[in-house]
Amino acid sequence: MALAVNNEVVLENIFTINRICYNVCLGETHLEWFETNEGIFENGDLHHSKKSVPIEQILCIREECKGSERNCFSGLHSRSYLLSGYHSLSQTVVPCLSAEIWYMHKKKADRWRLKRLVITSPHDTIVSKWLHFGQEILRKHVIKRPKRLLIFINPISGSKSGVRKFRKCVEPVFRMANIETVVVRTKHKNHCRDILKNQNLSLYDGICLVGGDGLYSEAIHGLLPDSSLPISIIPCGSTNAVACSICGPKVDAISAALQVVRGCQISLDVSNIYAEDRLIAHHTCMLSVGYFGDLLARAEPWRRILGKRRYDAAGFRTLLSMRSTRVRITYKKIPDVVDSVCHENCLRCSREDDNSSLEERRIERNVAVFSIFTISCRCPMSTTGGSPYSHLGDGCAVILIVNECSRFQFLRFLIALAKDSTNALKLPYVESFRTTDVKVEVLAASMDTPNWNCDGEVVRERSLHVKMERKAINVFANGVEKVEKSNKKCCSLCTSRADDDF
Ligand SMILES: Nc1ncnc2c1ncn2[C@@H]1O[C@H](COP(=O)(O)OP(=O)(O)OP(=O)(O)O)[C@@H](O)[C@H]1O
Repeated sequence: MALAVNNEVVLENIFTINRICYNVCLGETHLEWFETNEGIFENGDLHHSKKSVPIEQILCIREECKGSERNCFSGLHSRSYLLSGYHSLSQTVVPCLSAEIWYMHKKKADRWRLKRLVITSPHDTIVSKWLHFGQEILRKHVIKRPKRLLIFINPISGSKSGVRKFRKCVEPVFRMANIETVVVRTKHKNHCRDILKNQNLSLYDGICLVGGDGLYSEAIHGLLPDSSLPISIIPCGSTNAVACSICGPKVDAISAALQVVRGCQISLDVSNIYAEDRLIAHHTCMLSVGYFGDLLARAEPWRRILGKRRYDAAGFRTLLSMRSTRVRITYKKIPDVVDSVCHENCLRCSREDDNSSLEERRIERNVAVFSIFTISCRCPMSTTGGSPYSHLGDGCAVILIVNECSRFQFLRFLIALAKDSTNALKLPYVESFRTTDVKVEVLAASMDTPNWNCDGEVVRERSLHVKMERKAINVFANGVEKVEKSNKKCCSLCTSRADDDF
């Protein structure tokens, strides 16, 4: 049997799966199985079409939960006998044992699901051997999988479905993968941050957040400046920009939980915000003044009444009363073309660029939006994200400026942003560049102090200094998978392509 490369065989036996006879092989790296009475001869060898699962994608191997008596085939004693074809054998009911193997498989981009493989043998010794050695191999080879997680559930996130989603989709996955959990249901704002600041976290291998971007921001403020504990985000919030930016815009609770089980980690940049040389916050997604700042300030009081819809209502209202903001920006521009997208195994994020001797520049102008993006901020509403060319761990922020424009032009920008933000960046009144360090001073606005949208929290400051901190936080994720674009055209207003994915 030709196995996956380096897949040294540990166990190999004949089992029935759905009443069909299979050769099942557990190796050092993969579990493989193929139908014994199928295969084609090629160059004198018999080749089978095999199914294969990497070991790190197996959650558990355990005794089948149902009763131990089931339909089996009598007389299955030797491998050679089985290979000669079992179809002619009469079926009788004999006591036997089954083991179930739970593994994850990719349904489509960003979406992972659980599958169950039930392997049955009339010999309880074979099944017991598989249960024993299978669990041993999992223990030995799934070293990246966390053993103990501290879980925070925000019961008011998004449509308040955090607790239900956790019980239904996340808890069973962690239980199956033998991950111990300590669950905290947050009782008030900053509850998660305070626990992370004050608890001994050496007992845990990771933090799991069941909520949205606000809960993630709280966790960052609790963990930084010096924690390497990886975070997982189970998307249950209204926007879920962090979860969608690190796992893909279609990620759901079960897929995010399965990413934890896989144990892959990447590092994310965080930017530190200073007001008058005092560190006031870390930001992980978007810091924005102008339209998005005003929108947030208007939406927050409507949270209780409108829930997720508050952003639509506040967005429309803010568009009607739109105003421009005069800003002075001092920044260190990185001399590169802003056109590369961050995907799995990103080269830009693994490169060590020296940005220490960059020339300082200054601009002053009226803007409709001034935003600093640390990550792409993908979400189900904007699958390419507000900043499609932001990288997760390159140490740079992307600045997006929408210069003063008419309401119609701004609406066109918003539509393009939702459909495919790469087209929004091509509009003549939109500018974008990368930086590692930027100072922004709001010179005049109709309100006394401007509203900054800092990861969904309103910050009221006239001038801010933002410095990037490279790869400050580890997360359980693999990066966004690359998906081929379709060629379907959308409407002429947004001049975008009608893709779902980026
Ligand atoms: N028990 C609680 N009661 C009130 N507020 C809470 C509680 N737990 C957390 N919070 C706060 O709720 C805010 C919103 O949480 P979260 O980000 O999880 O949901 P969301 O705003 O619906 O999602 P998103 O940020 O993705 O739009 C956060 O600022 C967090 O600090």
